[in-house]
Amino acid sequence: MNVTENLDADPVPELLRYCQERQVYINPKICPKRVEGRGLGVYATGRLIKGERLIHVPTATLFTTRRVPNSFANAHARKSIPVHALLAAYFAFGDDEQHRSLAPWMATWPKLSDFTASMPMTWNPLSRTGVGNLSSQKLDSEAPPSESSGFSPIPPPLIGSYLSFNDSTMDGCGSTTLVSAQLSKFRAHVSSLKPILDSEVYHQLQDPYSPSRYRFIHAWLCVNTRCFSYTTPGTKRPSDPNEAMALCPGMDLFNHAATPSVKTKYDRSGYFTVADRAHEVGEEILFNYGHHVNDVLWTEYGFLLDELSYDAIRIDKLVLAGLDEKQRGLLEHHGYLNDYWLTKDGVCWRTEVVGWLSVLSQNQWESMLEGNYDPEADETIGKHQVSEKKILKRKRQGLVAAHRLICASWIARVEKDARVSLKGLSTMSMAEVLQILGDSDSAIRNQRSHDVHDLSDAEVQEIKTKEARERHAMCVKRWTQLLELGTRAREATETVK
Ligand SMILES: C[S@@+](CC[C@H](N)C(=O)[O-])C[C@H]1O[C@@H](n2cnc3c(N)ncnc32)[C@H](O)[C@@H]1O
Repeated sequence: MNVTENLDADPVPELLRYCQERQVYINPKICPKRVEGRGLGVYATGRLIKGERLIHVPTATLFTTRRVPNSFANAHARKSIPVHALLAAYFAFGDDEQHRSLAPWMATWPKLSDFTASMPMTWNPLSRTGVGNLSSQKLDSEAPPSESSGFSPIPPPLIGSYLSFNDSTMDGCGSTTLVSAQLSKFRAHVSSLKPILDSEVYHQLQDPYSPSRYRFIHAWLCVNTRCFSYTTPGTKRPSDPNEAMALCPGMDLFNHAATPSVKTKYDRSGYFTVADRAHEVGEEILFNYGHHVNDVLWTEYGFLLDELSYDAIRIDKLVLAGLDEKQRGLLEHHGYLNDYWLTKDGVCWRTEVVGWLSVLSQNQWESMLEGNYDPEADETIGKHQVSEKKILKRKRQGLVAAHRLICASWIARVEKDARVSLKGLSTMSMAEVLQILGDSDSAIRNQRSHDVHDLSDAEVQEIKTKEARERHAMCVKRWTQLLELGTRAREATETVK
């Protein structure tokens, strides 16, 4: 992917020329612009009205696997290689001559260093484990020992059990968590490429720190963060949505917001976007990549939204930790096992159901699920049964309070973990930040071997330090959000009383 020769040049004019030559319509009142912390984005340069067409990418300009030449992957190989893997392999290892025509478009893509700074799947594996004794030496002496025994740089929903890092039940990189699922997919994609890659290149891809592996990671993440859902009109939609994918030059410059300002569609003529509301001059025009919570945005796209209104965290293992086999079996039987979420408004209904399981009898709990019993509502009791009514009321209040305490304990755990981790992160020395969040010197040289040769030792140290600091800042940002989420959830739950 030798398209980044002149890294500092503004790639936008060349991209616009590239799009124009390929009949991409771009509304003259919009233009891509680079903004710190967001890369390129698309902004209104004139007032836009609702319904105005902003961009149209003709079908012939979309980049699908049909554009990958047979000389790179024959029909037989294509059948077994996932679309994502094939596109990435072509961008990474395809013929440079063929790539030359794509260069103005590819020059607008992020650099590998943009990904390695922000995407946990590329980070030192140490960052995905809890930091134990290391931090206990650094934390304030006033902190109680149980609070200072360790912390997790990357929050648990991304990397493993929700349970705290120092719990014996922590499952490290469990298979169902976001980063480990992404790494499994990546490894499967690498394996799928054996039939089409030169054996030497394929061999190099097995080495996590080889230049070829980094070249492929770069292309793979470009595809991951820039692809659109697409099925050729008139053909059957594949059962796996990941197989219905196209890249849309020009349209891949829009950034994401939880509440987008455009609508995007495709038909036989291609992919197009219209304004879903008016935009003033200078306003950023925003897509929605899907209803993703921040942990998914971080894992898949390398950024975090500031606004927590649409955020939530998955707390399955935290919620299930205190339950025995029988209780888990009951949850499974009734369709309530897993998928527990915490938002700024408190725990979700599924999580509350688990809380009731520990408080009610099995009969009461099952009646509640059937809608025949509401543990929080008044019982209907005859006029003359006053004392019985009082007893029941007290009992009911006890149950409700016990249930609140259970739900509150899960929220408190998130708050506590966030406090401990933020404290741990804030007291790491630079040497520790480099050890846990930094890459090795050789990894840094190999990451850049396609763009820059002969980095001096000082340059390597500078890059390593900058990158480790950026990673550290992302961890701090996410843990700060989790602390706020936990605090707001607790406050919301307390006011319901
Ligand atoms: C489809 S690209 C959008 C264009 C991209 N900004 C660029 O420079 O090429 C998706 C990437 O844009 C960035 N991005 C999108 N929305 C963002 C946002 N709201 N805040 C920060 N970065 C964002 C992330 O790096 C993401 O992986």
